[in-house]
Amino acid sequence: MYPTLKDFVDKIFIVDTTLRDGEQTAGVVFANQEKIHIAKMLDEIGVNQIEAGIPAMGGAEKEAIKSIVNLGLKASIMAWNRAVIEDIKNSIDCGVDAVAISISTSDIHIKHKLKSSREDVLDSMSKAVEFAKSKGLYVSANAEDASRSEMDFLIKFAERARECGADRLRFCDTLGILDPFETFSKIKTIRDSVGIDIEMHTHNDFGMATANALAGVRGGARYVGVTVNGLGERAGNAALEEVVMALKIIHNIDLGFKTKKFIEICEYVANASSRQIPIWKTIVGANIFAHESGIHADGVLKNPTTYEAFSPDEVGLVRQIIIGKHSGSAAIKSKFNQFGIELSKEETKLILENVRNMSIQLKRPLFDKELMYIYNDVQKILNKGANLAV
Ligand SMILES: CC(=O)SCCNC(=O)CCNC(=O)[C@H](O)C(C)(C)COP(=O)(O)OP(=O)(O)OC[C@H]1O[C@@H](n2cnc3c(N)ncnc32)[C@H](O)[C@@H]1OP(=O)(O)O
Ligand SMILES: O=C(O)CCC(=O)C(=O)O
Repeated sequence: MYPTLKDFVDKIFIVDTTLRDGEQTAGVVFANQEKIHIAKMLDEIGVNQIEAGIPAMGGAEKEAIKSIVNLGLKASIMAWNRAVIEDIKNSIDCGVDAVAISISTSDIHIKHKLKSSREDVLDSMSKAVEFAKSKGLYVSANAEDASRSEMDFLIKFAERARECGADRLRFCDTLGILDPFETFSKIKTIRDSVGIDIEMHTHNDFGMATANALAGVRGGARYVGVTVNGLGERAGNAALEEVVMALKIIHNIDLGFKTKKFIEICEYVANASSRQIPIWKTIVGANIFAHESGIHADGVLKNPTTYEAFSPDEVGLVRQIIIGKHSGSAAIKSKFNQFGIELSKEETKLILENVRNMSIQLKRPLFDKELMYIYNDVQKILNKGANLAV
């Protein structure tokens, strides 16, 4: 039998970076109180590590990270740093237990952004990792733009990081340019060569952030970086709710998250970031459990598993049967049943015709009130017919 994802992993840790990469979404700013509230919610639902921000920014950012540390949450609190000792000192000031130490490993970044050399990159990373380890911190050595880095150099970087005491390597698909096959192969190569723990940090530029994160897990990564609602630079990161639910539902790997609270945290972050959840958003969009098409509604009314991958209450949502242009008679009957009205076959047929016409005219589904107007009209037509017959 083909092996399942479960065969590849013993434990998966979720690292949430809503407060760092999520807030790097162009134009997004969380108030400090919002950061604190988000951290509490992330901890409550089961996130293992919270990347709380960038202490090198100073001021309010540092204050927020200190306040999050002082909450005494179960989750590890990580701060993001460049491979710069001064940045790490700022993180130590905040009292975090873990640091992400980042430096680019691709030649494009090394040449054009850092204006440096591969040797300098290894040197800066080694010094920064050794410094952080000497202060008793958990360390993730982050390879920025790892996906565009030459594999031999990336392996060298991972080996050096491990020698300096790094606890894991963060593999960043900074521009979201990988597909799941490439991701799997790269992560497997690094794992097989170096054996260091790996965190996937994936971006959604081609809509593959979650798929790539899971492909990385299949390749041997045990840490997955995510953000609530998939916030993050440009097209965003792998979404927390997608990764956790995909593991649970598709791969039968239950991380024990309080998924019923997903809608609460997703709505909170949507409001705090002023980035509303699109109704078609995976997992938590309002339309994920809304059924209008007659065949779907009929199936769901008979048994929800016909058209739902999981039950809406698993993520705090509710099922809706929408009455509109594409409805069929089963949905109409069920709807009126909720109003306490048992429709005859003839009534159902006439109501459905009217629903279709009205919905086409209005270019939208119908409200309950409008359905009752149609019902009353249909009664009049049917009664007239009966009177004529007498
Ligand atoms: C892919 C990512 O998401 S990486 C995280 C990106 N996040 C952010 O940038 C948000 C927070 N950033 C900031 O507040 C600021 O950029 C700071 C505090 C980090 C640095 O600010 P400044 O000192 O004013 O520098 P500025 O932002 O203009 O430029 C970045 C500098 O860091 C260097 N740098 C960039 N990445 C790294 C790194 N990983 N390690 C070491 N140096 C780095 C750049 O080469 C540049 O150096 P230069 O001034 O010698 O050319
Ligand atoms: O270096 C990191 O930790 C991650 C930086 C980042 O967000 C990215 O490369 O996409």
